[in-house]
Amino acid sequence: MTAHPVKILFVASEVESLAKTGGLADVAKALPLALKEHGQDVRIIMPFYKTINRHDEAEKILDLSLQTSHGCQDIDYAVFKLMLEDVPVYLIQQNDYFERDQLYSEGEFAYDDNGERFTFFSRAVFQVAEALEFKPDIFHCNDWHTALIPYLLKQKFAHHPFFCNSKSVLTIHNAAFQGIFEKHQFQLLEGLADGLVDQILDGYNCINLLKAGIRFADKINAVSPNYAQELLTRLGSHGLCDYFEQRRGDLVGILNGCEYSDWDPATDKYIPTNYSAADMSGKAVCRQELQVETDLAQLNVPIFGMVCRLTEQKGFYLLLPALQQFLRHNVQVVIVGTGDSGIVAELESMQKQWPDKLRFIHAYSNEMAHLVEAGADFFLMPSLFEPCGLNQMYSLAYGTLPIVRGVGGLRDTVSDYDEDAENATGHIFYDPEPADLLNILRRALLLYLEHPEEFQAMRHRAMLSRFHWKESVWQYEALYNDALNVNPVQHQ
Ligand SMILES: Nc1ncnc2c1ncn2[C@@H]1O[C@H](COP(=O)(O)OP(=O)(O)O[C@H]2O[C@H](CO)[C@@H](O)[C@H](O)[C@H]2O)[C@@H](O)[C@H]1O
Repeated sequence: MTAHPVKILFVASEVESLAKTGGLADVAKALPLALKEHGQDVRIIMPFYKTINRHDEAEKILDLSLQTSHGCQDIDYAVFKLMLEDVPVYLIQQNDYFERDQLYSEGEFAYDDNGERFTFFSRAVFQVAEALEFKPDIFHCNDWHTALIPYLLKQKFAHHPFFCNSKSVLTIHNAAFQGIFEKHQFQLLEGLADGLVDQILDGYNCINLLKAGIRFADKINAVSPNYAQELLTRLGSHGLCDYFEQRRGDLVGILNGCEYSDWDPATDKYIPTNYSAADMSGKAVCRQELQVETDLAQLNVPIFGMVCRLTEQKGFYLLLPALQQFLRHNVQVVIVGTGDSGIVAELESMQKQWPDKLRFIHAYSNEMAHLVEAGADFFLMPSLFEPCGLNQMYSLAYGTLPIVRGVGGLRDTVSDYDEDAENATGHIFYDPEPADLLNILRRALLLYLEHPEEFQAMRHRAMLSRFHWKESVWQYEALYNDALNVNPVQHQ
């Protein structure tokens, strides 16, 4: 730990146990808690969505108004506070922007003012910090929703007495989502967009928020070392490699941790029976329960599970054709997810074709996510890209061997059977081709059927692998220190 606690304002658009659509939320809870446990003065700030859990526990602490010029009306809002264990969470309540049924989109349609909503949020973050007299050493921003903050810090607050010593870190959880919006959504930037528009413009008349963050953050990190490398390549950077290349010296990869207080089969409260590497008997009960819950026959065949957002990123265009072949084998497959309606339709139709073998649970269900991790034998993550991935870490802990594509953080966390059988914890394929995925699925099946002892040894090894947040915390602390030592005239 550093001599004095670092004051960190952790800015995120979603936080697990309050509002969640994906892995960003898991990290936005676990990392601040781990930093706090390590002695840092960390506070979280996020929007107060209508759907937020623990709504009634939030206590109102401030009424504020964001002064605007350029013909916009001032925007009144309130700040609420609740505690996430011993980390304060500030919630920004502004009904026009956040009193909606979802966080970012309804069905497949993103809210058409998302640029304005998160510009308001980003500006309010500064006002709230000052009103609370919390002078952050570090604004820790996450993904495009909060990527304007490094820009505002450099352009609007560089000489502000309260913020002139603050620095920013931008964590990239998924650079495929960049927050690209037409310029008219940025009136709340009060002309600040105009001066620097070429640096963050994206095509005609649009601003790319993630580019703003990459350009202006003092330090940047991707959520795994391998993804940080991929962001420097044309193939893996989602079109941003020139921007990342310019910041190469300030870009690092820090692997996410796994929150074992939520994801440990020995203590998991969502599963019917707990189990551990030392006593695996409960896994069979979980398996049975998964079959009951999904109405699959109680057969002694391997179960392949998958839980994710239904998006192209997760490799469905490799998986769907591969499954058409793979389901001819004696296996059961359970897929839980919500998202793209095309993928939903294909999964539903495939389920009709394979009613005894495939179950598609079209739901967002934490309970089911835990049951699949505990009840399945293998876990599927054939992602096209995967900045870190959390489910493969959960799967390892539950002895549910991950079958992954060797990209991003999947490559950093899973050891492949064919590369090194003695240290293997799962199966990796590389080429983004259905045939390659089918091949690895069959190899995994073969191992399960013909080498049960080796399968059990691998399962045991997987369960003992650990990705503790405290290791990531040390690296984040080093990154904060580096950011605090950045010369103030750099990157202006
Ligand atoms: N239908 C459903 N029901 C229940 N739970 C569901 C669910 N669909 C998804 N989840 C949960 O959401 C989380 C998904 O996390 P991931 O890291 O795998 O992916 P995501 O792409 O959202 O995150 C992005 O950010 C994270 C965090 O940095 C990176 O690890 C990742 O690579 C990057 O794409 C897991 O906790 C999972 O269980």
